[in-house]
Amino acid sequence: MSSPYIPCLDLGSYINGTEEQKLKFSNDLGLAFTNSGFVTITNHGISQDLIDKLYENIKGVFSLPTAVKQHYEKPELAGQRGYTSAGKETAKGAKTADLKEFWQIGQVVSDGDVIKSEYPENEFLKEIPDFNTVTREIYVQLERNGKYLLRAIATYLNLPVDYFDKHVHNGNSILRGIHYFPIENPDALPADAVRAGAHEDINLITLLIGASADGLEVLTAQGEWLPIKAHHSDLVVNVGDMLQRLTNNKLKSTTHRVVNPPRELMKTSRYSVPFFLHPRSDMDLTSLPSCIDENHPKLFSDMTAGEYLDERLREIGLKK
Ligand SMILES: O=C(O)CCC(=O)C(=O)O
Ligand SMILES: [Fe+2]
Repeated sequence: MSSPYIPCLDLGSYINGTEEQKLKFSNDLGLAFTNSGFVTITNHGISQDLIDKLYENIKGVFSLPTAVKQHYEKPELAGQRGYTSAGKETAKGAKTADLKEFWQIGQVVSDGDVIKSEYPENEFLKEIPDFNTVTREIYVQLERNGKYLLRAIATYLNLPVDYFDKHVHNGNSILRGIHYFPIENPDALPADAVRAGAHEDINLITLLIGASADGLEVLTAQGEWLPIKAHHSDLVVNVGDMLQRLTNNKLKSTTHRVVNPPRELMKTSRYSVPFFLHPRSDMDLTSLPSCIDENHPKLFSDMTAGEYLDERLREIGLKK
């Protein structure tokens, strides 16, 4: 579903389009990122078959016995690889942890790049071998889509089209499979317990795949919560704090949340799979000079992506 606030854009018109179509896509994406910070993306080239396999596998992981899942939970990895159980992640500023468990998959470096030593190995889920290959394939395909979107955004920002390429090559991106578990006894929940508390994403951009289930809402500039309705196979893409910082708030990292279902659906699960596109840790997030002027004074201190990520993981309780 397309609205002027959260438009649906055709990525095929950028990847295979004429110069004119590419420019139109860049402009439409830039305007949406300036207004709501959100778009939906169609024609992303990821097959429905692969998306279906992804969800089958994600469901499989979370139905494993608790003891098996906990074997893959490594506190020293701060939730960045493998399993994270319920009660560990709390939205910045919130008191009660989110009602979710998740599994994270990180970058695989295979071209000899020395950055490999910065990244922990992925946890190999031996109970479901397919899970490892399917999520890796999804990781690669979402990363490819993300790179095109950043090229389009570079053009919108009057930067060289390949501005982000070197920063995101072998970047610290994360694929996160989330299970919002059934709420068996809603009356026993703390009043402020939600599936995902209001938050902004940390990274450059987020690509959410198969986000058709209800629950995701975005906070509009007018202070209203707007449900996001994406067509089953479309991606939901939003700006994260790193891109907002780089552009001195020109592109908006908009607050969003996942609400609890209505009472009659409390005992059902919700699954989702966001891909948090991160740059390499040494990317300088100092706001671009072109985004700073008399009417837009510099808002943020200068930091690298690595320093910023570390600060944020502490704020949400994943890093001690
Ligand atoms: O589950 C969703 O639809 C969104 C999840 C989300 O916003 C996040 O994990 O940052
Ligand atoms: Fe988010």
